[in-house]
Amino acid sequence: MTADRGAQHPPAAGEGRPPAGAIAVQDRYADDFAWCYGCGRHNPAGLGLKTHWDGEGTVTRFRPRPEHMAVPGYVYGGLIASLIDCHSMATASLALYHRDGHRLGDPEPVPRCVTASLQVDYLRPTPLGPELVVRGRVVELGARKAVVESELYANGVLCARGRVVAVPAPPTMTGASPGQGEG
Ligand SMILES: CCCCCCCCCC(=O)SCCNC(=O)CCNC(=O)[C@H](O)C(C)(C)COP(=O)(O)OP(=O)(O)OC[C@H]1O[C@@H](n2cnc3c(N)ncnc32)[C@H](O)[C@@H]1OP(=O)(O)O
Repeated sequence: MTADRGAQHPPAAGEGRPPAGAIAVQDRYADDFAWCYGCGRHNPAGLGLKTHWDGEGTVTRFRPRPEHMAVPGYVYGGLIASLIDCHSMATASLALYHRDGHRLGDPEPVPRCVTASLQVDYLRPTPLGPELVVRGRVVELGARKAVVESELYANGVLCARGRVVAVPAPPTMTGASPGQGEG
Protein backbone atom coordinates (compact mmCIF):
# COMPACT_ATOMS: atom_id res chain seq x y z
CA MET A 1 0.00 0.00 0.00
CA THR A 2 1.44 3.36 -0.98
CA ALA A 3 1.38 6.36 1.35
CA ASP A 4 -1.85 8.35 1.52
CA ARG A 5 -0.20 11.31 -0.20
CA GLY A 6 -3.39 13.18 -0.94
CA ALA A 7 -4.66 13.10 2.61
CA GLN A 8 -1.33 14.53 3.78
CA HIS A 9 -1.05 17.17 1.09
CA PRO A 10 -4.55 18.02 -0.12
CA PRO A 11 -4.71 20.38 -3.07
CA ALA A 12 -5.66 23.92 -2.19
CA ALA A 13 -9.03 25.16 -3.38
CA GLY A 14 -8.66 26.49 -6.88
CA GLU A 15 -5.19 25.03 -7.31
CA GLY A 16 -4.53 23.96 -10.87
CA ARG A 17 -7.68 25.59 -12.20
CA PRO A 18 -7.08 26.35 -15.89
CA PRO A 19 -7.60 29.84 -17.24
CA ALA A 20 -10.90 30.43 -19.04
CA GLY A 21 -10.71 29.09 -22.57
CA ALA A 22 -7.71 26.86 -21.93
CA ILE A 23 -7.50 23.92 -24.33
CA ALA A 24 -8.44 20.56 -22.84
CA VAL A 25 -7.09 17.22 -24.04
CA GLN A 26 -10.61 16.23 -25.08
CA ASP A 27 -10.91 19.33 -27.27
CA ARG A 28 -8.13 17.92 -29.43
CA TYR A 29 -9.30 14.32 -29.95
CA ALA A 30 -10.18 13.67 -33.59
CA ASP A 31 -13.90 14.07 -34.32
CA ASP A 32 -14.41 10.35 -34.90
CA PHE A 33 -13.03 9.61 -31.44
CA ALA A 34 -14.93 12.27 -29.52
CA TRP A 35 -18.13 10.37 -28.66
CA CYS A 36 -17.18 8.76 -25.35
CA TYR A 37 -19.89 8.90 -22.68
CA GLY A 38 -17.39 10.22 -20.15
CA CYS A 39 -15.35 12.65 -22.19
CA GLY A 40 -16.60 12.91 -25.77
CA ARG A 41 -17.29 16.51 -26.70
CA HIS A 42 -19.83 15.31 -29.31
CA ASN A 43 -21.90 13.24 -26.85
CA PRO A 44 -24.71 15.48 -25.60
CA ALA A 45 -25.79 12.95 -22.94
CA GLY A 46 -22.28 12.42 -21.61
CA LEU A 47 -20.38 13.80 -18.66
CA GLY A 48 -18.36 16.22 -20.77
CA LEU A 49 -15.15 15.74 -18.82
CA LYS A 50 -12.25 18.10 -19.57
CA THR A 51 -8.65 17.38 -18.66
CA HIS A 52 -5.92 20.00 -18.49
CA TRP A 53 -2.19 20.02 -17.98
CA ASP A 54 -1.28 22.20 -15.00
CA GLY A 55 2.49 22.16 -15.35
CA GLU A 56 3.13 19.15 -13.14
CA GLY A 57 0.39 16.72 -14.06
CA THR A 58 -3.16 16.51 -15.27
CA VAL A 59 -6.33 17.66 -13.59
CA THR A 60 -10.02 17.05 -14.28
CA ARG A 61 -12.82 18.70 -12.34
CA PHE A 62 -16.44 17.52 -12.15
CA ARG A 63 -19.35 18.38 -9.90
CA PRO A 64 -21.66 15.35 -9.58
CA ARG A 65 -25.36 15.92 -9.96
CA PRO A 66 -28.07 14.50 -7.67
CA GLU A 67 -28.63 11.55 -10.01
CA HIS A 68 -25.03 10.46 -9.45
CA MET A 69 -26.00 9.29 -5.97
CA ALA A 70 -25.06 5.99 -4.35
CA VAL A 71 -26.96 6.65 -1.13
CA PRO A 72 -28.15 10.09 -0.05
CA GLY A 73 -25.14 12.30 0.46
CA TYR A 74 -22.57 10.12 -1.33
CA VAL A 75 -21.36 9.62 -4.90
CA TYR A 76 -22.00 6.44 -6.89
CA GLY A 77 -18.81 4.39 -7.26
CA GLY A 78 -19.39 3.78 -10.96
CA LEU A 79 -19.22 7.50 -11.59
CA ILE A 80 -15.96 7.67 -9.65
CA ALA A 81 -14.57 4.87 -11.82
CA SER A 82 -15.66 6.77 -14.94
CA LEU A 83 -13.93 9.93 -13.78
CA ILE A 84 -10.71 8.04 -13.07
CA ASP A 85 -10.99 6.12 -16.35
CA CYS A 86 -11.46 9.09 -18.70
CA HIS A 87 -9.04 11.26 -16.76
CA SER A 88 -6.39 8.55 -16.99
CA MET A 89 -7.01 7.99 -20.72
CA ALA A 90 -6.54 11.72 -21.29
CA THR A 91 -3.36 11.67 -19.22
CA ALA A 92 -1.98 8.76 -21.24
CA SER A 93 -2.97 10.38 -24.53
CA LEU A 94 -1.28 13.62 -23.54
CA ALA A 95 1.87 11.76 -22.55
CA LEU A 96 2.00 10.14 -25.99
CA TYR A 97 1.40 13.54 -27.60
CA HIS A 98 4.21 15.10 -25.58
CA ARG A 99 6.51 12.19 -26.43
CA ASP A 100 5.87 12.91 -30.11
CA GLY A 101 7.05 16.47 -29.52
CA HIS A 102 3.61 18.09 -29.54
CA ARG A 103 1.94 20.51 -27.17
CA LEU A 104 -1.79 21.18 -26.77
CA GLY A 105 -2.69 23.75 -29.38
CA ASP A 106 -0.72 22.05 -32.14
CA PRO A 107 -2.87 21.25 -35.18
CA GLU A 108 -2.33 17.48 -34.99
CA PRO A 109 -5.07 15.67 -33.03
CA VAL A 110 -4.21 14.06 -29.73
CA PRO A 111 -3.92 10.25 -30.11
CA ARG A 112 -6.69 8.14 -28.58
CA CYS A 113 -6.21 5.39 -26.04
CA VAL A 114 -8.56 2.71 -24.75
CA THR A 115 -8.72 1.20 -21.30
CA ALA A 116 -7.00 -2.18 -21.03
CA SER A 117 -7.22 -2.32 -17.24
CA LEU A 118 -8.99 -0.16 -14.67
CA GLN A 119 -8.33 -0.70 -10.96
CA VAL A 120 -10.04 1.57 -8.44
CA ASP A 121 -9.56 1.67 -4.67
CA TYR A 122 -12.36 3.44 -2.81
CA LEU A 123 -10.57 4.83 0.23
CA ARG A 124 -13.44 6.67 1.91
CA PRO A 125 -17.01 7.69 1.02
CA THR A 126 -17.11 10.53 -1.50
CA PRO A 127 -19.51 13.30 -0.51
CA LEU A 128 -22.13 14.33 -3.07
CA GLY A 129 -22.07 18.09 -3.44
CA PRO A 130 -18.55 19.45 -3.78
CA GLU A 131 -16.65 19.57 -7.02
CA LEU A 132 -14.43 16.52 -7.41
CA VAL A 133 -10.82 16.96 -8.49
CA VAL A 134 -8.92 14.17 -10.21
CA ARG A 135 -5.15 14.39 -10.55
CA GLY A 136 -3.06 11.98 -12.58
CA ARG A 137 0.46 11.15 -13.56
CA VAL A 138 2.07 8.63 -15.87
CA VAL A 139 4.12 6.10 -13.94
CA GLU A 140 5.14 3.98 -16.94
CA LEU A 141 5.30 4.90 -20.60
CA GLY A 142 6.07 2.04 -22.95
CA ALA A 143 5.95 1.48 -26.68
CA ARG A 144 2.46 -0.02 -26.51
CA LYS A 145 0.99 1.20 -23.23
CA ALA A 146 0.94 3.87 -20.56
CA VAL A 147 0.25 3.18 -16.90
CA VAL A 148 -1.44 6.06 -15.11
CA GLU A 149 -2.11 6.61 -11.43
CA SER A 150 -4.95 8.99 -10.62
CA GLU A 151 -6.29 10.33 -7.34
CA LEU A 152 -9.77 11.72 -6.72
CA TYR A 153 -10.33 14.41 -4.08
CA ALA A 154 -13.44 15.95 -2.55
CA ASN A 155 -12.96 19.07 -0.46
CA GLY A 156 -9.21 18.36 -0.64
CA VAL A 157 -9.58 14.90 0.89
CA LEU A 158 -8.36 11.87 -1.03
CA CYS A 159 -11.37 9.59 -1.58
CA ALA A 160 -10.32 7.19 -4.35
CA ARG A 161 -7.23 6.11 -6.21
CA GLY A 162 -6.93 4.39 -9.59
CA ARG A 163 -4.30 2.58 -11.56
CA VAL A 164 -5.09 2.34 -15.25
CA VAL A 165 -3.40 0.70 -18.22
CA ALA A 166 -3.99 2.62 -21.45
CA VAL A 167 -3.27 1.19 -24.90
CA PRO A 168 -3.52 3.05 -28.23
CA ALA A 169 -6.97 2.47 -29.72
CA PRO A 170 -6.90 -0.61 -31.96
CA PRO A 171 -7.74 -0.09 -35.64
CA THR A 172 -10.92 -2.11 -35.21
CA MET A 173 -12.27 0.58 -32.85
CA THR A 174 -11.27 3.60 -34.88
CA GLY A 175 -13.07 5.52 -37.54
CA ALA A 176 -16.59 4.33 -36.71
CA SER A 177 -19.50 6.74 -36.67
CA PRO A 178 -22.20 6.69 -33.98
CA GLY A 179 -24.62 3.86 -34.70
CA GLN A 180 -22.02 1.57 -36.22
CA GLY A 181 -21.45 -1.52 -34.15
CA GLU A 182 -25.07 -1.62 -32.98
CA GLY A 183 -27.04 -4.81 -33.25
C1 LIG B 1 -12.02 4.77 -30.98
C2 LIG B 1 -11.49 4.77 -29.62
C3 LIG B 1 -12.34 5.56 -28.68
C4 LIG B 1 -11.80 5.40 -27.29
C5 LIG B 1 -12.72 5.96 -26.28
C6 LIG B 1 -12.10 5.85 -24.93
C7 LIG B 1 -13.06 6.11 -23.89
C8 LIG B 1 -12.51 5.99 -22.49
C9 LIG B 1 -11.96 4.67 -22.21
C10 LIG B 1 -12.89 3.54 -22.58
O1 LIG B 1 -13.95 3.41 -22.08
S1 LIG B 1 -12.30 2.44 -23.76
C11 LIG B 1 -13.54 1.13 -23.77
C12 LIG B 1 -13.15 -0.01 -22.87
N1 LIG B 1 -11.97 -0.68 -23.38
C13 LIG B 1 -12.01 -1.56 -24.40
O2 LIG B 1 -13.05 -1.83 -24.96
C14 LIG B 1 -10.72 -2.20 -24.81
C15 LIG B 1 -10.94 -3.67 -25.22
N2 LIG B 1 -9.67 -4.37 -25.28
C16 LIG B 1 -8.88 -4.33 -26.39
O3 LIG B 1 -9.25 -3.81 -27.44
C17 LIG B 1 -7.54 -4.95 -26.27
O4 LIG B 1 -7.54 -5.92 -25.24
C18 LIG B 1 -6.44 -3.89 -26.00
C19 LIG B 1 -6.33 -2.93 -27.19
C20 LIG B 1 -6.70 -3.07 -24.73
C21 LIG B 1 -5.10 -4.59 -25.80
O5 LIG B 1 -4.88 -5.37 -26.95
P1 LIG B 1 -3.63 -6.30 -27.02
O6 LIG B 1 -3.58 -7.19 -25.81
O7 LIG B 1 -3.59 -6.92 -28.38
O8 LIG B 1 -2.45 -5.26 -26.93
P2 LIG B 1 -0.96 -5.59 -26.81
O9 LIG B 1 -0.73 -7.07 -26.73
O10 LIG B 1 -0.24 -4.84 -27.88
O11 LIG B 1 -0.57 -5.02 -25.37
C22 LIG B 1 -0.02 -3.73 -25.23
C23 LIG B 1 0.48 -3.61 -23.81
O12 LIG B 1 -0.67 -3.51 -22.93
C24 LIG B 1 -0.61 -4.54 -21.95
N3 LIG B 1 -1.97 -4.98 -21.68
C25 LIG B 1 -2.90 -5.38 -22.56
N4 LIG B 1 -4.04 -5.73 -21.94
C26 LIG B 1 -3.80 -5.55 -20.61
C27 LIG B 1 -4.59 -5.74 -19.44
N5 LIG B 1 -5.86 -6.17 -19.53
N6 LIG B 1 -4.02 -5.48 -18.27
C28 LIG B 1 -2.75 -5.02 -18.16
N7 LIG B 1 -1.96 -4.81 -19.26
C29 LIG B 1 -2.47 -5.08 -20.45
C30 LIG B 1 0.21 -5.64 -22.59
O13 LIG B 1 0.78 -6.48 -21.60
C31 LIG B 1 1.26 -4.82 -23.33
O14 LIG B 1 2.23 -4.37 -22.41
P3 LIG B 1 3.78 -4.37 -22.79
O15 LIG B 1 3.90 -3.42 -23.98
O16 LIG B 1 4.51 -3.92 -21.58
O17 LIG B 1 4.12 -5.79 -23.19
